[in-house]
Amino acid sequence: MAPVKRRVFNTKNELAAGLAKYTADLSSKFCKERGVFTVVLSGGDLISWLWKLLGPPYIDSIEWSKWHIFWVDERVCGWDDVDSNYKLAYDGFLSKVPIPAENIYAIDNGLGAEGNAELAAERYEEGLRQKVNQNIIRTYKSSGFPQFDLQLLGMGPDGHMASLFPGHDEINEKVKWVTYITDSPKPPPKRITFTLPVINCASYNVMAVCDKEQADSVAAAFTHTKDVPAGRLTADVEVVWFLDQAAASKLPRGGCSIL
Ligand SMILES: O=C(O)[C@H](O)[C@@H](O)[C@H](O)[C@H](O)COP(=O)(O)O
Repeated sequence: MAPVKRRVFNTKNELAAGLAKYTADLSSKFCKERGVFTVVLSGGDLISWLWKLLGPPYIDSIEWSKWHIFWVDERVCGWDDVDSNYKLAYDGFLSKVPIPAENIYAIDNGLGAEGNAELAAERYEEGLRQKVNQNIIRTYKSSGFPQFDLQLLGMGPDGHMASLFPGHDEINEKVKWVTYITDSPKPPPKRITFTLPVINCASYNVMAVCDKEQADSVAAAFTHTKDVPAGRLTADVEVVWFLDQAAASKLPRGGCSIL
């Protein structure tokens, strides 16, 4: 079982600095070892915490051309919709770094705009399989599941991660790589999402959470005291929770490494 670590920061700026260094170090490791770096983004506040990567020293030192970008979950809508996680990431991050457009794997725009969640999930999974066949994405040991290098995740106040919500059955999916939901408690209702086995096969999983609204679920995730999907997060190499003081305020002391 991969170690689950937590890092607690005094401010969001310090958290953003920690996140940038962690990401840049892994970028350098994977670009050197594999010649590519597969990065999975989520929606929510995460994108706003990536801003330190957009300035020195990272903007000029990261090998952006080797990055390949995927989404752990996406709202079923067109790319220009205000709800789109692709649009959020494009406006706040991807449009400001030189990642080749062909290395960015968004939901199918037409199926998204049509609201076809089932087919959009199938199409996204097909796309992942193509990238496995092209050796862009590795597979995890003998399981055949895709193994991403780094996933950058967020958690909602109810403890959901990706679009795996407490009390919803999608979290029990064991075969598909990508599934869908049409009654998400967090709007909008239609989403596609990586399944738990795919999320947990990643080499490195980062869970970035700020603010006191999330504090109860952060504590529950670490103590497994209630149905919190994020409490089931693991990884191949390590999971690191990046927390601000407010989000960490209800954590029991000890039991986990604090870096
Ligand atoms: O599409 C989404 O809604 C996100 O991918 C979602 O899973 C998000 O990561 C969490 O809800 C945390 O969101 P916040 O950071 O905004 O709390």
